[in-house]
Amino acid sequence: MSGIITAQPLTRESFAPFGEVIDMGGANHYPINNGKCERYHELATAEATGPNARVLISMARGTPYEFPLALSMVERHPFGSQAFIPLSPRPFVVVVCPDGPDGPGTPQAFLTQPGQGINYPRGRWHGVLTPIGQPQDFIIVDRGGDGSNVEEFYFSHPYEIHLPKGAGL
Ligand SMILES: NC(=O)N[C@@H](O)C(=O)O
Ligand code: NI
Repeated sequence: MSGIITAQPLTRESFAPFGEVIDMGGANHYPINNGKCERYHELATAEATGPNARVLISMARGTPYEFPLALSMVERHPFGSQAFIPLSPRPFVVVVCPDGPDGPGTPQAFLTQPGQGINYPRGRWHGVLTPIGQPQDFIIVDRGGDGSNVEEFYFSHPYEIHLPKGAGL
């Protein structure tokens, strides 16, 4: 199976079957530090399982991709979640797959709003980090520990990921 997939706007609701959106909009927030700071609480949950598991905070400098993008591989992390939080207010493309009978199902692509991040729960099939048009830096929150924490799946025929019309990126 392959085909053309157009990225849809990322919203908490549309992404809910696949993971969490890290975004102040619509979040539970409350003042801290005597009102000098507003905390946007529990936007996502980091999971780290398996031997010597721990939650890691890393950074990544992502190289941009040209679109339409040929999606030939998705990956997942059986021992932990993985969050990508952009450090610049530019959209990026998020690709996820539901679980299928023999591996990932049909991919779904999302275009983030500027500044939105995402958190893939443990075992969620996802594409590589996909900035658009220029390099983009991210914070990564994911799992460290013993054992191999990545599984890759190669599609027999690549999907073609398109940006929505008028994405203007
Ligand atoms: N794109 C993506 O998920 N990459 C990470 O799994 C990683 O740190 O390799
Ligand atoms: Ni990953």
